[in-house]
Amino acid sequence: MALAADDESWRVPSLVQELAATVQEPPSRYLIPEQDRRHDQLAGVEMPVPVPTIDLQRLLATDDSADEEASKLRSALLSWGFFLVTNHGIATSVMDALMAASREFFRKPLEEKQMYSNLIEGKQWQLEGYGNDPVTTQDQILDWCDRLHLMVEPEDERNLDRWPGHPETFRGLLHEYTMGCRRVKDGILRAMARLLELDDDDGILGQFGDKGSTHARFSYYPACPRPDLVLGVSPHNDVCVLTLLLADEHVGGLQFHRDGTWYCVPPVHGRALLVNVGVSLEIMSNGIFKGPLHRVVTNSEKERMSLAMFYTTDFEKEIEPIAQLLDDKRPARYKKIKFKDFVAAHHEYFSKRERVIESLKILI
Ligand SMILES: O=C(O)CCC(=O)C(=O)O
Ligand SMILES: [Fe+2]
Repeated sequence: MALAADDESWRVPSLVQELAATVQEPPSRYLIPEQDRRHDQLAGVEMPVPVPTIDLQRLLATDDSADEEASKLRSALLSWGFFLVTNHGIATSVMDALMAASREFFRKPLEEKQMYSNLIEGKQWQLEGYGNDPVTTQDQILDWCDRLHLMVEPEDERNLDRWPGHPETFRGLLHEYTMGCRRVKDGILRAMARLLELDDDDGILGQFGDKGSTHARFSYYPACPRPDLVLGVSPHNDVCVLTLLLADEHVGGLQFHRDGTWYCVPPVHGRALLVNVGVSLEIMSNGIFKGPLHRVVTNSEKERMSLAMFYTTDFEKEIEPIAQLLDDKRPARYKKIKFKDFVAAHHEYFSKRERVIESLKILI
């Protein structure tokens, strides 16, 4: 049935968790495009090598072990654009408890979760809160996941009214985890600045501007009856500088794209963090580091949870290649763009299954 011209209900799909509990078959809005429905298209293949693993303590050491670890980091960045970080200093007990608390939140009755909704008056989408990703066009293919998105830094700008009050441990745990992740992110970005041979170890951190922010995104993927036709998250690059992902210990699903093939990341054990480059850093590094394309597939039997921490620059800041990396022989390969425009464009392009970074490339 055709929608009346002023009917905007398509912008507010139901929560996937509710849908999963009630339908036998996913509605057509969730099915991948016709041309992608070849047999086993979403299965992905096993990685030919284990995910590169960096020991953060060694990377930040003051002896030779740091050089060895830095060269592993370089090769991980130049090949895959993602890697695991162990020995990161964040207590496993905090990570376990935070994941358990967020699982408990997603299991609460809908009315309770809706108190933290990301819709203003049930209609207008905003970044923070509980709900779905924005739907910008009627024919956008929807993803099989619900989110809880919270800005965790700057600390004095938190919107605590969006932070679940139950379980009661949630807020404290998220705060503690945020502090731990900040140290990990700082360490990694300093090591990356050294790899780029920037004079200053803070050469990347200095790009965040006055008000860089950190966004925590909890994703909940219910079991899906058609993992062959439905994606948990459609292919995308992260728009931020760096992502630290706490992935499900038991259920895989994350895949990265490389040279035309989708590779599966196995479930991550031992609470290692999965780190990937975002496209802001791709631009800053003038394309030396690439923000890898990735997606999440669904599972017919098991639900899955993850927590991504996105490190982004000040929304008013322009993202551009770092001046020190440019000279006559190495001209800028990307146009500059204000970060807030970059984010807006990212959502537009994502809904069309395109990538904004392509539009910023300068053809040399
Ligand atoms: O759930 C995951 O493993 C990854 C989620 C993701 O890529 C994202 O939220 O940007
Ligand atoms: Fe992502």
